[in-house]
Amino acid sequence: MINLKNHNDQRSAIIIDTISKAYGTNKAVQDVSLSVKSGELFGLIGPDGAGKTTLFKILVTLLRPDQGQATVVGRDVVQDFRALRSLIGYMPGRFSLYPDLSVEENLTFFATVFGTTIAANYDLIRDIYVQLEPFKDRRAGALSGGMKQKLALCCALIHKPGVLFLDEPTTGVDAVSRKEFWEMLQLLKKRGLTIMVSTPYMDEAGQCDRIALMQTGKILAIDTPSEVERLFRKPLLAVRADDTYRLIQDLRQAPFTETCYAFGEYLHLTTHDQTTPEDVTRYLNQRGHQHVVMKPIQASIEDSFMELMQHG
Ligand SMILES: Nc1ncnc2c1ncn2[C@@H]1O[C@H](COP(=O)(O)OP(=O)(O)OP(=O)(O)O)[C@@H](O)[C@H]1O
Repeated sequence: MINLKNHNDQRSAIIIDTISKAYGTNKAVQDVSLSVKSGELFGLIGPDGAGKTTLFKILVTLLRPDQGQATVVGRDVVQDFRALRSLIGYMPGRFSLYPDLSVEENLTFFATVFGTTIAANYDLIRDIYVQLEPFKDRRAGALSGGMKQKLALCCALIHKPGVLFLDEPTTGVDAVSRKEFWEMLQLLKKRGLTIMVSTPYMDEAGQCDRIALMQTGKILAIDTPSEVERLFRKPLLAVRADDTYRLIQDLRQAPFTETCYAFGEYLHLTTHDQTTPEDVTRYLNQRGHQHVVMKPIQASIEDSFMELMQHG
């Protein structure tokens, strides 16, 4: 548990201490504690309904926690909510722009709300805004998904916040725009911003300095992406054959199988200690599987996540 009084670390931009929030009987966030260092790119990784949005709303002062405390840049999210709002940037998961206003009008609007101008803070958004400038007169509602996301990021940055909260910024965005978005985040990190970003995509977790894996309101692990991968300690096999459906059924019924999950075109398999790859091959040959490919692999963050979800 993080005790705020003993955790007065200047280098922590975000400190969350045993925060809980329920909607009726639904415990959306349960006893979450973590801290994010100044200048860190921190990822909150978890499936739909894990509680990511609820935690973000608490941190950006839109929702009061039932229990616990949290500070962002040293300000309490409940007591100091007014002061805090101008120190942070927030890009909500759902569309946060005014669809009938143009690109430029949206940006001007957000700048005005914070008592500033586009010109005053242009240097921070320049790299992103140059890509939008050719469309500055277009209605925001008529932009592509990737462009909307860039505009929303500019709007969240226009008042030069020290900490940026991005709730699932890449959900529903094409692969190229997702890649470009993460490049933009790396640039912003280089400029010293602290960034907390949530995503359901495990492949994006590797871009973060540290990640927290979250499920049903609880944090399962907090560490660097490579340390989270190392939490998975068992040998792992990737297996493929012509008939994937029958392969998964047969492997899940096999006496040697511990876990078997589909990961793209391969199944990821862990077995009981005494089992060799030859035992698996023999078993699959006996069941008539064709073109079996099997190879030992390194566990990914997703493998660790599945393992933690099962065994805690
Ligand atoms: N306003 C609300 N009223 C009731 N239940 C809610 C409300 N908002 C969220 N929940 C529930 O709280 C849990 C956590 O939801 P939350 O939106 O925080 O998760 P999430 O990880 O952001 O997932 P998603 O990507 O689906 O938003 C879910 O079970 C959700 O159904």
